[in-house]
Parts: sequence; C-alpha cells; structure tokens
Amino acid sequence: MTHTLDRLAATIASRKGADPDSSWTAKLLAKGPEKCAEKFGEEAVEAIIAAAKNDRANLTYEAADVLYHLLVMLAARDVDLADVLAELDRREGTSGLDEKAARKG
Ligand SMILES: N=c1c2ncn([C@@H]3O[C@H](COP(=O)(O)OP(=O)(O)OP(=O)(O)O)[C@@H](O)[C@H]3O)c2ncn1[C@@H]1O[C@H](COP(=O)(O)O)[C@@H](O)[C@H]1O
Repeated sequence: MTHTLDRLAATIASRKGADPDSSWTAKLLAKGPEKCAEKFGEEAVEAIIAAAKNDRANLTYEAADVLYHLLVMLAARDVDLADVLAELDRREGTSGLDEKAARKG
C-alpha cells in the first residue's frame, strides 16, 4: 500500500513545474498551494458525505480522491510523504490517549 502512495507521490512530484496543459496534476499545482488545499477540503467533504450515508462504494472512490489530493497538497508545500509516514511510525506503539495528552501539553 505504501508503495502505491510512494509511486503516486513520485508522479505528483514529477508534475511540479510541468506544463499545466500536459496533466491535471500540473494544472492544479500551477494554481498554487491554497487552491490545492481547497481541493483537498472539497474531496474530504465528499468522503464525509459518503461515510455519513453509509455509501461504501462511493466512500472507497472518494477516499482515493482524498489520498491523491492530500499528496498534491503536501507536494505544493514541499512536505515529503516520507516525513508524514515517519510521524505515523513515531506514534506506532504509543496509545492514542497518550498522543492526545501530549498535544494538550
Ligand atoms: N489519482 C489521481 C486523481 N484522482 C483525482 N484526480 C483528478 O482530480 C479531479 C477532481 O475532480 P473534480 O471533479 O473535483 O475536479 P474538476 O471538476 O475536474 O476540477 P474543478 O473545476 O473542480 O477545479 C478530477 O479531474 C480527476 O482527474 C486525479 N488525477 C490524477 N491522479 C493520479 O495522478 C496521476 C497523474 O495524473 P496527471 O497529472 O493527470 O497526468 C494519474 O496517473 C493518477 O494516478
């Protein structure tokens, strides 16, 4: 699964600075990080609606859109997927309750 995300992140990275007419990703990135974040939010809302309706087929489809747009948003702000995965690795083995307490300080 990580390999799929790694491949997709690499494809998205390759679209940075590419001709916007050459790919949808290049066109979205050319619109800037704020637009990429907005698109991520739109896709997240569509996934939320599918989940709330218990529409599992659509939730699967929308979740794929969410992951793609998350990677585009990260690329737009030069955040590496590897760093996000490292943060998840860091949390592995700790309780979610501990993580919540740590955030509260
Ligand atoms: N996974 C995706 C992916 N998921 C969603 N999308 C695009 O994201 C858009 C989201 O749909 P919307 O209806 O919200 O967007 P829209 O209406 O077309 O655009 P707006 O008018 O709303 O701005 C669609 O146009 C999809 O084509 C994706 N585009 C690309 N990929 C992957 O990225 C790779 C590179 O794509 P290109 O950059 O197009 O070569 C592809 O091979 C895929 O693997």
